[in-house]
Amino acid sequence: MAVFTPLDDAQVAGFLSRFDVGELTKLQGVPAGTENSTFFVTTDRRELVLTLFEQGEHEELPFFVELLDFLDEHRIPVAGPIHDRDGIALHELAGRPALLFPRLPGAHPSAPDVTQCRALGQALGEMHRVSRHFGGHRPNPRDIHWLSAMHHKVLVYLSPEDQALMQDEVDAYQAALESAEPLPQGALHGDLFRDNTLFDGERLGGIIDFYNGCTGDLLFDLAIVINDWATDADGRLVAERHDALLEAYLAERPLTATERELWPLMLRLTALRYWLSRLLVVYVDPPAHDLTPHDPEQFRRILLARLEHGALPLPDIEARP
Ligand SMILES: Nc1ncnc2c1ncn2[C@@H]1O[C@H](COP(=O)(O)OP(=O)(O)OP(=O)(O)O)[C@@H](O)[C@H]1O
Ligand SMILES: N[C@@H](CCO)C(=O)O
Repeated sequence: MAVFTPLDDAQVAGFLSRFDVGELTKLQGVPAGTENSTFFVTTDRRELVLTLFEQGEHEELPFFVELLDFLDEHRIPVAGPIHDRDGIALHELAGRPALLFPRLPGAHPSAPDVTQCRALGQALGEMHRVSRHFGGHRPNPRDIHWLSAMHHKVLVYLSPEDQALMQDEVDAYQAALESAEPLPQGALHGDLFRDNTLFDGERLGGIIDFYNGCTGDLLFDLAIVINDWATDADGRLVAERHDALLEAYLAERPLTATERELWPLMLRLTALRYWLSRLLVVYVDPPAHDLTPHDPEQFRRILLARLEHGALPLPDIEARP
């Protein structure tokens, strides 16, 4: 379930009256999602989504609004927050911070085809191209510093082989990143899994759930995407999806020589990032609500597959003029 704070029609109708969006005709709680309360809201004019923020650092919400406004203004396919008649997007409802969004069309692609991968690659490439000029600042909370600080907390729950694997990997990332040229920076989605996109057939309806959004290495975001969108059940890369996504991405934003060099390492680092975050949820910091945690093993398998088989060759693509 993902309605942790129930709302009635009168509360929502009152909330909507500040916005120029029409009158409430239907309110429906959304069962998906794990972190926030989400509602589909229908008015006599349009379809909307209302999100109540249940957890996380609420002081970071203005950053997410600023980032989404910036991406929306640059025509990146995201659900940009709706501002009220006074220009304010972030409000409070039922004692929780609240944002209103347009409802995007489509469904999450569980098995994306190459056309969908191409569409996502192009959107992410465009997003990274423009997001290099985003003025906001929120250091990536899941970068190598977080890995180094947090991996100790789960070692006790792992086999001796897995302890060595995790420790050796963190050491390898640290050594490689310390000696490398700085990587291109910009705003990242930070968690761009398939279930954070909506596809209307082959058309990308949009990207949602920017609450891991931050600023940092663009390559980190791209590696998260490839590990989720182009990996089979054994953790191995699927060449067709990998190539389609990367060809479209690289046409928008070519990688630097340092990014190309660090690409295999970044695929491993982001696999370990999810292995660790999922282990932390299972063993160290279980969610307040009764939810089934994501399986850490899936990302251990991806990490092992990247170590065994390396990365696939990056497509040799010229950027768009
Ligand atoms: N703008 C939108 N348009 C259409 N559907 C949306 C929109 N925003 C959210 N949803 C739907 O609501 C669900 C929950 O939203 P969201 O992913 O933001 O929740 P969450 O609690 O942060 O979950 P999680 O972090 O587990 O993905 C999504 O899976 C999607 O189905
Ligand atoms: N995408 C995350 C969960 C939401 O942060 C995971 O698969 O572990």
